[in-house]
Amino acid sequence: NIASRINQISKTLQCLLCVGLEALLTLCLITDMHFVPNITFGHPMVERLRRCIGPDPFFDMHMMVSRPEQWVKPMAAAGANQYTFHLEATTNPGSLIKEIRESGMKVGLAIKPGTTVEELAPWAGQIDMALVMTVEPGFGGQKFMEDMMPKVSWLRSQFPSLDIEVDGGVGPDSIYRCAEAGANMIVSGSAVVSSDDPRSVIALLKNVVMEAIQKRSLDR
Ligand SMILES: O=C(CO)[C@H](O)[C@H](O)COP(=O)(O)O
Repeated sequence: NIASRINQISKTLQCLLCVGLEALLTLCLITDMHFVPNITFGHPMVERLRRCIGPDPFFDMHMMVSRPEQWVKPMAAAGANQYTFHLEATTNPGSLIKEIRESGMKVGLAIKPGTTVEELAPWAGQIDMALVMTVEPGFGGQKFMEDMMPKVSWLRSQFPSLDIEVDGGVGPDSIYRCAEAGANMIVSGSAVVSSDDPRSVIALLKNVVMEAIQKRSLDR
């Protein structure tokens, strides 16, 4: 219901503001009740967040929406730094990538669990970040899908310098698998927000990822 949704959003925002300095970026989860059965907020809220948090934090928009083309310019104007759209939501990824770049934002490309990594691969040379969903998009608090890790490992082996993000059920229990597979960008909702000590959870997630990155560069 609306009251619990507002409460959840406000708790998340408070947490974002409190731990903003520890997190590497601020992720806005944008849903539309069409591409996924949930609704969060749009570019007017992003603009207010930008005004409230200031110019520095990197804002990545995870656009879990149908017709992602329609929000590129409004999101750029609202202060977004990166626009991450779903491969499943567009018929013309190439022109959308171009439009995002021309709007001055970085490009992220996300795939749902049912989409193969081979479908993403043709675009990997043109994007800044590949997002491998480790839950069905739409809701926080779901169980981490470990069987998505081969996608991450394959992407890492093919595109060593690509940013690879995982999103869904990522926390202290699953971070080791993500980092070992090659993810270097982590989305963690419930594990951070529900902790009594969000800073230490973020620090742990960051450390595990940094150590895996260092190990990979030594192994090369
Ligand atoms: O956007 C999502 C689902 O669409 C994320 O999975 C979610 O917000 C991250 O939360 P959690 O860590 O609780 O899975």
